[in-house]
Amino acid sequence: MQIIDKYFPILSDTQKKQIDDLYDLYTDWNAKINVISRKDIENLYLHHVLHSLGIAKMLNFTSGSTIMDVGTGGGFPGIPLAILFPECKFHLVDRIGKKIKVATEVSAAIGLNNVTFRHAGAEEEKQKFDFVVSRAVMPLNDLIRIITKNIKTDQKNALPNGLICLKGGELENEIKPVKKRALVYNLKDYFSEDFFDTKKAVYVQI
Ligand SMILES: C[S@@+](CC[C@H](N)C(=O)[O-])C[C@H]1O[C@@H](n2cnc3c(N)ncnc32)[C@H](O)[C@@H]1O
Repeated sequence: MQIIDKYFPILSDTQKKQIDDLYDLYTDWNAKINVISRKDIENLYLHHVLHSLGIAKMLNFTSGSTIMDVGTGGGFPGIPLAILFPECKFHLVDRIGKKIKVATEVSAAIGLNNVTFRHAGAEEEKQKFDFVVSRAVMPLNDLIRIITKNIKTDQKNALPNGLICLKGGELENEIKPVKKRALVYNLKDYFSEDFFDTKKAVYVQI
């Protein structure tokens, strides 16, 4: 939790408690339904919560923004972002029902009221949003193909509506076939821990 405070020092008491509570909730749920590698639960805040919040360092979503998290699994990056942006609405989608169950239960336990859930493939989702976010789900071009239908045309944020993905490692081959405007941000520019050495956030204007 201290690591979150280091980079997001102005959280309310409610937000701090919500983030604090994640550890016990994910430890419990992860023992029943695997949403995070079991060995990695000790690194929940650094590898999962802070990593998810890397998206917020790229774009501070305007109040009232709507955001879909595609392939959210147990709720990453959607749940940390929903805690950070209580004035925005998040829609978390995953095609595996038991993973969406973990995200739903964790969200209810910390009292989030700005999140909805759907057990489905993102291909089936028809609603429109300002942004789509995603971590570790599918190659960039496949994601763009699936979510272009879900992006609203009216704009309210500092970046034009689009997709923001958290990615690791070598990205050149994934970005090359992308025909749209894409920007790559090194999370290391925001977070000094070694874990972020190779971590990137990719924005694609849709
Ligand atoms: C490696 S997990 C990542 C989960 C989460 N984003 C995270 O970073 O912890 C990939 C997830 O994407 C989901 N997924 C893959 N393709 C999908 C699709 N077309 N629609 C919805 N979910 C999908 C899988 O069910 C799985 O839960």
